[in-house]
Formats: sequence, structure tokens, C-alpha cells
Amino acid sequence: MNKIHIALIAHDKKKIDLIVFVKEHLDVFEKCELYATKTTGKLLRDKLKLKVNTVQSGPIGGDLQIGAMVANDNIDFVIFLRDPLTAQPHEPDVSALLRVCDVHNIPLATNLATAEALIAEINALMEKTNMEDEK
Ligand SMILES: O=C(CO)COP(=O)(O)O
Repeated sequence: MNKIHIALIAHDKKKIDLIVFVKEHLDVFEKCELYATKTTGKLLRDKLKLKVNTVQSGPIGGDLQIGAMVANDNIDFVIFLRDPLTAQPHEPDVSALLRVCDVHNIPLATNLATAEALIAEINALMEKTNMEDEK
């Protein structure tokens, strides 16, 4: 089975939420190929010992790099915990990433409730592929 590719990104005030969320679903994330913006990825590596491919930090182009991966069909799911209460200097890049997910119909969670729903979907997808592999 090909691994599911997931991009994980969190704005600074949401990084702890993301770490806690990923920790709760570590069994799922360990089976996936993970991509993250630099600071988010470093935290995931340091705190959870996960293997994560990183791009630049979000404010200096990382969101756009993840967007390019979405455009190239290299990402299956995006979990991007945005901080809706803090203005981001790189807001155009954030919008570009959200837009390219819509253009390519890539499931995108921008809050924890939707991220939980995506995990259920990812689990179902993994079970289905495992059953097909066993046939
Ligand atoms: O700013 C970000 C997303 O817009 C996240 O970038 P970092 O993971 O490098 O903090």
C-alpha cells in the first residue's frame, strides 16, 4: 500500500493544539508520510519523535511550498490549524494554500473538529486499502 501523504501546519498559538492532536492519533500519523512547515515539523520531531519532511517556515514561503506539493498531487490531506484571531504577515500565502486545496479538491482541516473528522476518514481509507491488499 502507498502511504497517505499528510501536510501538518500550525500557527504559533495553535502549535500546542496540533501536538496534542497528533499525539492522540500517533498510531495513524506514524503510518503516513508527513510534511510540515519548518517550526511545526521540528516540534513534531522533537516532542513526538515522528519522521517529518519539512519545507521552509510558513512566513518565508513554506505555505507556498506545501501549496506547490498540493498542486503537484503529492499531498492527500492537509491539517492546517490557523489562528483566526491574530493577523499574519504572510496572509496572502495562507490564502493561496487554502485556495489551491480547493482547486485540487484536497481535504483540508483548519480546526480541531474538522481534523478529527479527517482522521476518521484516513482510518477508513487505511482499513479499506489493507483489506484490498489482503485479497
Ligand atoms: O506560519 C505558518 C503557517 O502559515 C507555520 O509556519 P511554521 O511551522 O514554520 O511556524
